[in-house]
Amino acid sequence: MSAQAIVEVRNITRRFGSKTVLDDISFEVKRGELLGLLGPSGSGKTTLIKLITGIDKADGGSVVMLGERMPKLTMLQRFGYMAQSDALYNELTARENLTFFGSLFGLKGKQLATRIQDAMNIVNLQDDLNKNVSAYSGGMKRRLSLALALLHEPELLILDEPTVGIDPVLRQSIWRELGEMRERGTTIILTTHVMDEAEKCDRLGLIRDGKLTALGTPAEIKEKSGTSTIEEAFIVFGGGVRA
Ligand SMILES: Nc1ncnc2c1ncn2[C@@H]1O[C@H](COP(=O)(O)OP(=O)(O)OP(=O)(O)O)[C@@H](O)[C@H]1O
Repeated sequence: MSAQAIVEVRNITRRFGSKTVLDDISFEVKRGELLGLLGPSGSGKTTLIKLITGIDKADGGSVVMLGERMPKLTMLQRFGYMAQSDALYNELTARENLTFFGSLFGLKGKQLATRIQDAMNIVNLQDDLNKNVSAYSGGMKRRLSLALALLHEPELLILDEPTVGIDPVLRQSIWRELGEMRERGTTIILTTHVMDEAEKCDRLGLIRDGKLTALGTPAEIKEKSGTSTIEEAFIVFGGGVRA
């Protein structure tokens, strides 16, 4: 692994039955980098994210995160993960959810209280801390899930479609915050379907039918495809319309 690599994905293959969902995927993510994974629905992005986090195990190849071969339970404290479906306790308040997950990350007392405030400010839910999650809208639940992923200020953030169902104004402020975290050295891997978000990534990985069809900066990808927008490049590299 090169000195700066935070995540190293090597020849990853994943099959479900006779279907090969990820086919020999390799790439590295460097410290402080924001890597976007882009691909049509069903192309394998979530499967890849799950393999990186160690939630799922590959049939071939390896993932090394922060120098450790995944999956490894103790790594859970080292990264923040926001899944595509929200893993929240609906019958608890947002504060209770944050307190529970915070304690799993080893946060307590004043530090935990400060982190809860900070994370909820970022997602603009500071006035809804004491509401039951069952009373949250879909977008609010996405935002709370993001707050949970940020809570312990991890050095690596892995976000599966973090801005789905979030309105444009808040989406912009979340992206501003992601940018600031990256400036502070946080490494971010995320999936997106939104082209203007793809443009904001340092590098993009384009996935089609389980294969990494292109990897590079947005400018490099546009140049290689001979197009002027990521949307057009996405189609050149075998993108499709979202189902
Ligand atoms: N546990 C599973 N068992 C069987 N097939 C699966 C399983 N998980 C994923 N798949 C299949 O793997 C393929 C890739 O799914 P995945 O969720 O990774 O796609 P995606 O790119 O994240 O899609 P989307 O953008 O719609 O979230 C799909 O064909 C899906 O049906």
